[in-house]
Amino acid sequence: MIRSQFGFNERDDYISASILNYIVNDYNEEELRDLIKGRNVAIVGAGPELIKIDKIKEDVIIAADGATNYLVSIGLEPDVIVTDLDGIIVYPKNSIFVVLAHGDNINLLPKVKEMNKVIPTAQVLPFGRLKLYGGFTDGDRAVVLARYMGAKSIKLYAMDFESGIVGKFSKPYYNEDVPASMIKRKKLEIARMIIEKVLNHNV
Ligand SMILES: Nc1ncnc2c1ncn2[C@@H]1O[C@H](COP(=O)(O)OP(=O)(O)OP(=O)(O)O)[C@@H](O)[C@H]1O
Ligand SMILES: Nc1nc2c(c(=O)[nH]1)N=C(CO)CN2
Ligand SMILES: [Mg+2]
Repeated sequence: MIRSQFGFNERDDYISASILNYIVNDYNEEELRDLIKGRNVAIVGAGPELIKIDKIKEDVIIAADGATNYLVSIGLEPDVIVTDLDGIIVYPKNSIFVVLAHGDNINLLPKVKEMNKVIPTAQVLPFGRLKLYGGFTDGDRAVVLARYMGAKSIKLYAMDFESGIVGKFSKPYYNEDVPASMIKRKKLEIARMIIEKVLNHNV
């Protein structure tokens, strides 16, 4: 349903998934679970408030894609990075990357070669090494993941579903915050609904 709403091509999602499955090295998902289970988790999005963050007190930091670039620039290395590869331009050595292959990021898949620890995910029925935890955008997939892996608490940073403004760290080619396009607004609305369900309804 989400796929047809946005006109994403299922065949391309499969092609992307197959390539990612083929190019990643093995990484044990249990290490990710050990990191998150029973811990207080911060999830950092790419909203305009991102640049106000100077410290994070939770035990574990999960960054959504482009938010990573800012966090690393102030010396906060995310423990986990959830990405569809269009935001990140830095690849911290110790971070666990939860990478989504989809039909519109096939050209970006070689970025995984820069990453040490990769958990490959897809938005088709998983096969091979691929996982599917649920969710849609990088930010809400991070929330779903944290819940699935048994986080004790989840605190959101720089997640802004009201202003219609996308933070400048969302994409490497932005120099400033930008108004959300129609598509981005739709994506953020879906993200908001998923996060609300996970956090408020205990799913
Ligand atoms: N105001 C906001 N602007 C940008 N991202 C936000 C905002 N509020 C929350 N987020 C979360 O931060 C995440 C990281 O941003 P990023 O722009 O890299 O997203 P994305 O999911 O890859 O979307 P896109 O399809 O635009 O690339 C988003 O997935 C979203 O869930
Ligand atoms: N094919 C395709 N799939 C996606 C896309 C996208 O732009 N194209 N964006 C997503 C979340 O931002 C999630 N899935
Ligand atoms: Mg992204």
